[in-house]
Amino acid sequence: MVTEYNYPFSAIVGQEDMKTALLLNAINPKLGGVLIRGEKGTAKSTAVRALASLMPEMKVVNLPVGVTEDRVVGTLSLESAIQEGKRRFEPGLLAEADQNLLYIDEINLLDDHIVDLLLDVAAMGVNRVEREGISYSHPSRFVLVGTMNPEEGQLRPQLLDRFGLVTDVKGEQETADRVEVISRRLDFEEDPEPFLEKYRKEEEKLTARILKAKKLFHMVSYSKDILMLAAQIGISLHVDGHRADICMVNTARTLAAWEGRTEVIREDIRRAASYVLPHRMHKRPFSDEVLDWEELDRLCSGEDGGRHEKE
Ligand SMILES: Nc1ncnc2c1ncn2[C@@H]1O[C@H](COP(=O)(O)OP(=O)(O)OP(=O)(O)O)[C@@H](O)[C@H]1O
Repeated sequence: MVTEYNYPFSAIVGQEDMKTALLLNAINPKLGGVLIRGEKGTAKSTAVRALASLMPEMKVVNLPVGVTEDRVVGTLSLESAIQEGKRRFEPGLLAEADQNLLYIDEINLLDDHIVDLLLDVAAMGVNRVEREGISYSHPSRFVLVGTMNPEEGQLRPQLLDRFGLVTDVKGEQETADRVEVISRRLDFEEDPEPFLEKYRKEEEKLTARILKAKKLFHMVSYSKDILMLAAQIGISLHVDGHRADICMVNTARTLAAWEGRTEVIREDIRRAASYVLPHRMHKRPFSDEVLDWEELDRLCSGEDGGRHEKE
């Protein structure tokens, strides 16, 4: 049997935003997944596989483009319901994905209807299959990771809004960093075992930190001031609806747990906003969604002086 080795998470050079977005979802799968947008060959799938290796008993379930709805949700057999008075359920990928990582490469090429369905299940944590008056449901709690190259087509805004976090990746532009990417990868391919051994301690530390943050998350509190900050950001940056505000606070709580704190601070909200807002900005005609970073920084630094509260 050929052993398959996974490149270690801690050996990925740079790409800190992508790594953090993935870690936050591993700590708190209820954040609603992460959409990684960017060019080819930037360690997206490497990071996804590496994240699963960090988590005890987690595996990557791949959802291929062109998959049918039945294969995703599973099938309910009516014949046995009638003949034997029983329902028979053939599990699909959503059953396999429970407690695992559901990975969809090129999610923008997937049928909209399937994406919609996946985001529903991701938010509910339950897959419910109904057929002619009979139904079956099972838990389906997974970390949803979609990747896409925006040059090959966009996701509909309605679907984008339901993705918890977004992160944009680009290839490294410093020579030294690119050299590091090449040399680490070649070392890994040449002889994986010593390479994995070199990173073993760092990987163990990461796993322990994720597990600790998972427990700590439930103890993280937030003040009224933090809720007001999230609301002010939503108003000032013209964010559609309230989903982003809620996700911003939840992401900030997860960040606080990741940093080992039990209270959300304004900086957590600023960092959370950088993942939660870019894909939810109100789109103006003929322009791409843009996040007003200056305004975000100003609000988070408190320079606003509570202007919105007084208005
Ligand atoms: N920052 C990085 N650190 C370490 N290795 C990297 C980095 N960026 C790219 N690589 C290496 O480049 C190769 C391509 O990475 P990977 O297959 O993860 O890309 P991808 O972003 O999933 O691309 P695609 O969109 O084409 O599937 C791998 O061998 C990976 O190890």
